[in-house]
Amino acid sequence: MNPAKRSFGSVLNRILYPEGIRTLNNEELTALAEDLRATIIETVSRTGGHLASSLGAVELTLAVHKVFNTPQDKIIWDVGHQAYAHKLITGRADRFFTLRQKGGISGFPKREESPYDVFNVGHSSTSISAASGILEARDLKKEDFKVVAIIGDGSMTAGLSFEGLNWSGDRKKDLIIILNDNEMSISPNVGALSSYLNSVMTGQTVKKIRKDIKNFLKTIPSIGEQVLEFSKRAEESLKALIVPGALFEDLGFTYVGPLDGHRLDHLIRNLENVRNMEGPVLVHVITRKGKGYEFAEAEPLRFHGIGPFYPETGGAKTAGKSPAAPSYTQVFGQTLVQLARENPRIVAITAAMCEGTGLNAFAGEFPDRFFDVGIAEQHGVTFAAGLAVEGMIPVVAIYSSFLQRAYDQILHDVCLQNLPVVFALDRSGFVGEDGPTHHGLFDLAFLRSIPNLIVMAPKDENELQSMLFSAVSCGQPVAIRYPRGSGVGVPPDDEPRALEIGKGEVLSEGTDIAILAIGSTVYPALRAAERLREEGISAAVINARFVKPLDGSLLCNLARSFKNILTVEENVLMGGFGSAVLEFFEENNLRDIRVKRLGIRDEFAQHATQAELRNLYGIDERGIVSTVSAMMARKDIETP
Ligand SMILES: Cc1ncc(C[n+]2csc(CCOP(=O)(O)OP(=O)(O)O)c2C)c(N)n1
Ligand SMILES: CC(=O)[C@@H](O)[C@H](O)COP(=O)(O)O
Ligand SMILES: [Mg+2]
Repeated sequence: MNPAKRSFGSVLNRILYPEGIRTLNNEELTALAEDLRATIIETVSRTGGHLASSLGAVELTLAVHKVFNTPQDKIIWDVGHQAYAHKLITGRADRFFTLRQKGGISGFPKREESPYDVFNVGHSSTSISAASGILEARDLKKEDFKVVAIIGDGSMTAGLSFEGLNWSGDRKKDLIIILNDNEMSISPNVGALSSYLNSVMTGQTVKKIRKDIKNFLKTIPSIGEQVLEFSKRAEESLKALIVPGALFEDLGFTYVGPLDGHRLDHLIRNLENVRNMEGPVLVHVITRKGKGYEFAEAEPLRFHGIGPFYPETGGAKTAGKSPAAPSYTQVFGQTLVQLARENPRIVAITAAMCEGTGLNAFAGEFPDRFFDVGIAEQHGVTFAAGLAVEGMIPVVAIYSSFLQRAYDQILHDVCLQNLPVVFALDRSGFVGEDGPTHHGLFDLAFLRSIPNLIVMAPKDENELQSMLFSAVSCGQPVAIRYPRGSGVGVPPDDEPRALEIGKGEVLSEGTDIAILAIGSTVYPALRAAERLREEGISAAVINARFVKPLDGSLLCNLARSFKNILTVEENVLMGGFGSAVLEFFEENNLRDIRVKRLGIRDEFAQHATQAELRNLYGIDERGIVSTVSAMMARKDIETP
């Protein structure tokens, strides 16, 4: 990190906290918005991060902090990927250059960081429920402050948001929801709510209702003059009654909008009115994703979450440099297309992460067999169960941490019925800079206890291909977990090869210790074994491949041949792969063995690069070497 003093532009330089904003006039606020955009673009071009959403929310952020008395009034961001301007004006400008880096500030609102961050976020659609709880607590404590939830149109489509609307519309308390509508999720937003919002924005709702009334009147056969006259008048008065946002009005909210989310004066005036309203209010604000940076406006999807780039051109800093190997995501996407060409029963499901999960090629080639359900992981899984009941083979591609949302659906709707649904868990293990909200460190633990479910993790790209091939043909639920980023450089075979379910492989022989690795830890274990050999320690390396079912005969052989066994996984230790091995030994009375487990101890891992985190938790080559060395020296072993 470079701690050099930074200059932010003339207005941002003197505005450290929202109190300062409350003294600014419209012209100064506009200048501040420019300073904020420049700082956000410059910083994210170096650190990477969520650019387009943050640029789109600059004026909204300023307006909210100007009108509401933060931090006494509570602002609750949804997802939090749009909150960079909020961070910059709430005392963190001097640390903003550390965004998403080890020891630096988080990419999402975080209570540990600032009293202005009211609720920790990263996953979508929590804001309305969290705000509702805060409101109830306020009233129980007889305190007096305003509560504002700011949620995007994509996040509004999730079931959790509707649960929050259902609750708060009925409670009739003065919750303010600001719907930041840019017609985009990461990709263009999907679903009926999205169409509805679009029709509100363009005034189509009113036009449609008028057309429906006219069509209805035409269906009445002999309409007398009087009735016609009456109905004309009825239509006029109905027109007056029809407000945009009637859906929200019907749910108990006062609807305000649609407002231009980039006109500061307009936003501020309206929010000042809203501040004094009673009961639940929904303020519909229209913004543009990427606003103010031409490249992000033109390509909001690429600039949603982006790595370092050249600010002058928008080009990625990695452009032209060939990546070490294709990503697991790409291999998954290509393999699925290949398999789907052969098998028309294969269908693919994403929950608003088409590009992120590598399903774009599938969507292009098989549009009828591709389903983007929006940010609706629970619906996506039960929807897959429905498809499977009718003979389809659904492949549900969801990031590991987002699948946590759909636990009951996996268990109750898929596995209890033993349906052949394949879960492709991208971003398992450490994801890096997104941090604790996004690491996929729990899946082995939360999946392995579910009956009927096969759980596997490939050591490389070729094994991912084989696993996917085996999964779509095995006729029962399967979860395959694989990491974010490039593979190790083992290209998939031309023809996929099936794996025997529940069979691991011995990759290198040894006599002193057996290292049992799974998924991303297999190659580090192999490299560690080479280094250990130089130290005179002979370590066997086993690729377990399956966390469930475990390879029982392999484990029995190992227990007979080795006194020392080390398990390594990029997952929490509690209930994970190593736990499964220990349970197996205990159940089979294989007790005369010393087993150590490497993995993530009982804490939330923070944000840093994947390499830094693997090093920190000792699951890389270095950590394995030092743990094995300590075991062989019979020292008390501390995980690095
Ligand atoms: C439960 C969950 N699923 C998926 C995501 C990934 N995700 C992050 S932002 C986003 C799009 C959100 O759209 P919207 O709320 O409209 O915000 P915008 O990006 O348009 O500013 C998605 C799908 C997530 N964070 N949480
Ligand atoms: C905010 C959010 O949840 C997503 O944008 C997420 O950060 C995407 O992660 P990847 O960059 O790994 O696709
Ligand atoms: Mg949006």
